[in-house]
Amino acid sequence: MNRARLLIFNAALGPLDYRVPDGMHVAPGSVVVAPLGPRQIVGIVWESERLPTSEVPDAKLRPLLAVLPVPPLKAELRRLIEWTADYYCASLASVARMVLASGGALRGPATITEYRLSGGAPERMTPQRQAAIDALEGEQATIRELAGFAGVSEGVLRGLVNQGVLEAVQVDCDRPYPPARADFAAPQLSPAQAEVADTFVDAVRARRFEPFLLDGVTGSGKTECYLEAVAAALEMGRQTLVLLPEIALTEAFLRRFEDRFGVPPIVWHSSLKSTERRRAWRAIAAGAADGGAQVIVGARSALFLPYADLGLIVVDEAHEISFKQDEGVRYNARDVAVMRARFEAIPVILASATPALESLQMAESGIYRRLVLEDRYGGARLPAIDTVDLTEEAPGRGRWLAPRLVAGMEERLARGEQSLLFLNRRGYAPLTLCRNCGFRFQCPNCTAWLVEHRLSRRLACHHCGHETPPPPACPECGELDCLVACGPGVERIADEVRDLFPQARVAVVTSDTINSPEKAADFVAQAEGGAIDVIVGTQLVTKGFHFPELTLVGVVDADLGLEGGDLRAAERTYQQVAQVAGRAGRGSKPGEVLIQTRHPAAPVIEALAAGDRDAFYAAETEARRHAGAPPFGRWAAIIVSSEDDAEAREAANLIGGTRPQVPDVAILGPAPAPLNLLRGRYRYRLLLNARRSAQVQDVIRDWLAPLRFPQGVRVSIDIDPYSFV
Ligand SMILES: Nc1ncnc2c1ncn2[C@@H]1O[C@H](COP(=O)(O)OP(=O)(O)OP(=O)(O)O)[C@@H](O)[C@H]1O
Ligand SMILES: [Zn+2]
Repeated sequence: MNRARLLIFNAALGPLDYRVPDGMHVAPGSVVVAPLGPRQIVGIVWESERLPTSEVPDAKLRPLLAVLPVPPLKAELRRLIEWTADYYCASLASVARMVLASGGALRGPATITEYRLSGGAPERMTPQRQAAIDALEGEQATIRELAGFAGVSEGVLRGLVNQGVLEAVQVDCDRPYPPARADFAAPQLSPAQAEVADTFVDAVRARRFEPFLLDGVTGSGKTECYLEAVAAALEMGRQTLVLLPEIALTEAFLRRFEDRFGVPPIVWHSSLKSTERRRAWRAIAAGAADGGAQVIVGARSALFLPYADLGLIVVDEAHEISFKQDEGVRYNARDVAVMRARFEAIPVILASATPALESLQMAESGIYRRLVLEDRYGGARLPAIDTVDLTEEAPGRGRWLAPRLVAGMEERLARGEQSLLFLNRRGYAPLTLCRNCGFRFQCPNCTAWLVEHRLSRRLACHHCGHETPPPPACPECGELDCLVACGPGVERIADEVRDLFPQARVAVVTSDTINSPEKAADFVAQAEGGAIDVIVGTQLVTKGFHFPELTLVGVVDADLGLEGGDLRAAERTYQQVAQVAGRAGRGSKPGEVLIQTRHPAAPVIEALAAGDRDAFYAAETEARRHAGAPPFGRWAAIIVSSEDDAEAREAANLIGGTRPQVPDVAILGPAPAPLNLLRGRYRYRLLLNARRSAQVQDVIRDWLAPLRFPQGVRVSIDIDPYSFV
């Protein structure tokens, strides 16, 4: 009899066996529907020898119901799913779920009804109808999307449909994408760029696994180089995946891509509409030919999609920590990208001006091939960097910008150039307290202060989203008008700039203000068009942007990132400041960077000021080696949480009390997490520090497997953690 073993999306059940009815054809990777009790479930056919479970006799097997109309997941992808689940101690089901990321796509070809203006006029015109008609010129979408677009209710549009003003159009959900052309507008590369690009192109053509570290200073034209590799993949009819750390960066990339290849790439991120999602998913599974997906640019979740024929992966700004996912499957997309390239036997390019120490070490040990671009493109020079010692050159009372920085901005304003102030803190002030009784506003769900957002008039928690309007009186002592804002956020810095230079046009750039692709595009257009004099932003503005008139960068508080004692604090500070400094002087005019600090002698600040990257990395490497930290040793965290503090603590103690004695693995904790309360859950942590050779995952699995916890307790495992809160 024909049997099939399924990976199903219920971690509690494990794999299940079914009978394949006569006439049905399944292969490993087929996505199928099967009965489970009275319900129907989706599963993926898997090689049974790779998915052990207790054998069920033939006679007891129920038949599969259907094979879904999508190509079977390829063996390379199945191996990636297994590897990811194994390495990150996650269930196969939770990883496989990231592959089947569009329910609609699994149902096969479909059409939807969209609407557009027919050219007719309504019997009775109302202001709303007129507004809708004006707004919808040239648009075609579903009623709901059109309503959002025109800013009217769906009812208004239904009225227009009944009047024949809007006409229905049946649209193929999987309509083909216009093809990108490898030779649309090829750039003239500098000799150094050409050498790098040729190396990439050879690797793409050779169809072999090869990891590259593209290490080039800011503005060296790394993007131009890897786009040549993309062109090579296009010519071969193979697909490319470009991973970017943030949607905000995607907008600028899309335009550059379109300039180079004639059409935009296909975008994948979590806020796609379900129709866009299913169309992209099916095109990705169909391959690069005939209107399928040629180039996909996306956030980390794009990594697990079922590419039919991947020829190249690029991870841009590869040092960014947002490639690390900290919920669900806690994976690092940078590292999984390298594994995927390995399974697919294709090259992978990690591009960065400030590579992670781990990546540099991989290059050092010969595992990655490092390619270097030492100079900026087109003769632009790297900016001059200087520190401002805040203990000597103090800003005025209640101010945050030192006189030298203010003078620099004044010069730029006079010359019509742009300045950028960087402070990695959203909102107006990180803490609000009562002048009368000392009460501090804290989040009820998290161990965190509420951050004042003056633009949107609210106090907000940046961890759980809790928010409340600022009250007129102190909730503790009842005193009126007694609340004081402590410390600066970007909004407060922007106020200071407006106060100093009332004529300056100031833009605040954070995830609060740039929260959609449209807003990101607007910002880029304004900054490029010279409609902004001063940009005040968080880490969102540190990388990727290219504004030729930007000649001054001020780092408002370089010490901020060094607080908290995170393992990678120094590295992260170095990367952030070097990246934001890299925004200055990218055009023909030289750039200047002023770093405000209270610790100008701290090694990382000195290295930044001296522009001595090698010295910084060398010192940091030694410190890591000494501490047995990555890349020389390994970390893993176990995080225990529950809504009940005592229950969480007991569970953590149970784990702590059964700790194994393993050579080469030190186990620290349990201890209350620095963020002891997060989204209403109490948290405790254990930390493992192991030698590279130790099998930490096996140690953790064997340790936790026999333990049983109450229902409300969650135990998460974080391999190679980036967050220690
Ligand atoms: N060969 C080239 N021909 C024309 N323009 C180029 C070339 N190389 C780079 N440029 C331009 O120089 C600028 C900087 O290049 P790019 O943004 O690729 O640098 P990058 O190394 O990715 O920078 P960063 O790491 O700072 O984001 C861009 O405007 C780019 O279009
Ligand atoms: Zn909160």
